Amino acid sequence: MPAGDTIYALSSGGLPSGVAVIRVSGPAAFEVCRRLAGDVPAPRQAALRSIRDRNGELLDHGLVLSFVGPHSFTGEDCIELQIHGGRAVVTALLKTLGAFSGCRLAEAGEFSRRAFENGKLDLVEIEGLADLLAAETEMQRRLATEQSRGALSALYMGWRDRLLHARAMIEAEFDFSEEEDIPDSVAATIWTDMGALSHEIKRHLQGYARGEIIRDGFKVVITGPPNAGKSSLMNALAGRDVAIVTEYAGTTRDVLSVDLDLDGFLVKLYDTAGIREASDVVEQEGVRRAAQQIADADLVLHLSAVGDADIQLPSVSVPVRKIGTKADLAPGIVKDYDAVISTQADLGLGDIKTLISNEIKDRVGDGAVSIPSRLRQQEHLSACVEALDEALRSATAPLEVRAEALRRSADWLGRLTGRIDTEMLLGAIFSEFCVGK
Ligand SMILES: Nc1nc2c(c(=O)[nH]1)N(C=O)[C@@H](CNc1ccc(C(=O)N[C@@H](CCC(=O)O)C(=O)O)cc1)CN2
Ligand SMILES: Nc1nc2c(ncn2[C@@H]2O[C@H](COP(=O)(O)OP(=O)(O)OP(=O)(O)O)[C@@H](O)[C@H]2O)c(=O)[nH]1
Ligand SMILES: [Mg+2]
Repeated sequence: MPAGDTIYALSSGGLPSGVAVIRVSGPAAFEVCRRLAGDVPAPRQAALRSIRDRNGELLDHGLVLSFVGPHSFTGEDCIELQIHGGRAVVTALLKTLGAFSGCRLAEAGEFSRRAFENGKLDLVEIEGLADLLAAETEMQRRLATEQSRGALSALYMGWRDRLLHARAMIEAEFDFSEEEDIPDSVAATIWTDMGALSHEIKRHLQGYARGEIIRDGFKVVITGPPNAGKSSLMNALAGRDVAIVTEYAGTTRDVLSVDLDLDGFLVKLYDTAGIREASDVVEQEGVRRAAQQIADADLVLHLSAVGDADIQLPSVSVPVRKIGTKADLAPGIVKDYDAVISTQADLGLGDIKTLISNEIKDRVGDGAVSIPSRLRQQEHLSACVEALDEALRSATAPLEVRAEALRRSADWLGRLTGRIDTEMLLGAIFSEFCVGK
């Protein structure tokens, strides 16, 4: 699709709505505005206009905004038409826009892509923006806001500057080495700083585990013998009937999942088949799937009815909490449970939420969100630090070799923010967006 096109889209989402925002970006945006609204209102000031189709027929009354490139979201001339959000109103306007030559509907993510191509946003900011649009919990919102506002980008560009500066100094050293006028102490200072940088990046990388939990959710798997009340707990926490509950042991066979918002954190809760030696092939498969879920859980809640004899905890490397269920049937029984509940009598559900929430906070902390949250970011940062450590380790190698490793290290940060050779990444990143963003 030619970049010279003027693109337009409904940017405000589902219809009908009170107001619909249609964005137009590109070289023809102002001409289109003049034809539709009679003039181009003063930049960045909302003006009420009659919006007419190409035959002068009134389409709607709406607010019109203009942004003069490069001072716009995309960096191009932009127009916003804020009209009534009825389906027919929007359809009529989109149809009118499509009839202008050089004007076409935007592809998914194309406004953001243009913002990137015009240097308004870098790739980490754009990933943050995609996450911001997808954010459903408060912590996801905070993480994404930080990224989309350039906090991480500034950090990465600062690191890149330090690497490039160090490399320049090293290269100066080998250029002048015959004259021996670069004192050893300068080189020593540089390698000390590079050592500190390596530590800084590694510490930052440790944040990825937290970023991943915030962005992708904290995975809690409910396990326990058949009939322990697993599905009942799942339903109680979800606040609706997600799973079938019966008095028959072996009711749940497939893994079921719901998303919860606990104190602003996304929790992915999984209900599984009760683990036992089953003869039924369907149940056997359910048990196998349960084991699979447990293997990549962040936390396991192991349920058994209070008063039940031995509790066989799954032997796994993830933390397991023992939950006694059906407390209404055997009041007063205390084993070393981490929590005791009754879904029937509405007991202890708050304790379960607190237990999960505390576990998350232990791992994530409450505050700092200047952390990487995507695998792409983690991988680029790892590659960056790997090259840096190579430069640090090879103390006896020729300086050219060490300078080259610093350059490679800096390049990984450049790729991370998209300042260099990124073409192949673009499709993957922008395809996540919806049309109109
Ligand atoms: N109506 C409306 N609301 C919106 C947006 C929009 O496009 N339209 N946004 C779309 O995502 C977000 C706001 N993001 C924006 C980012 C940059 C610019 C902009 O005009 N930037 C210029 C001028 C900056 C300035 O004056 O401070 C620039 O960067 O040069 C506008 C909106 C959320 N709200
Ligand atoms: N008295 C009492 N009964 C409960 C409680 N929670 C669940 N039950 C009952 O226990 C039975 C089994 O509940 P489920 O939630 O289906 O148990 P499950 O662990 O999912 O069972 P499977 O899917 O078969 O492994 C049902 O008859 C529930 O009504 C409780 O707190 N008190
Ligand atoms: Mg069940």
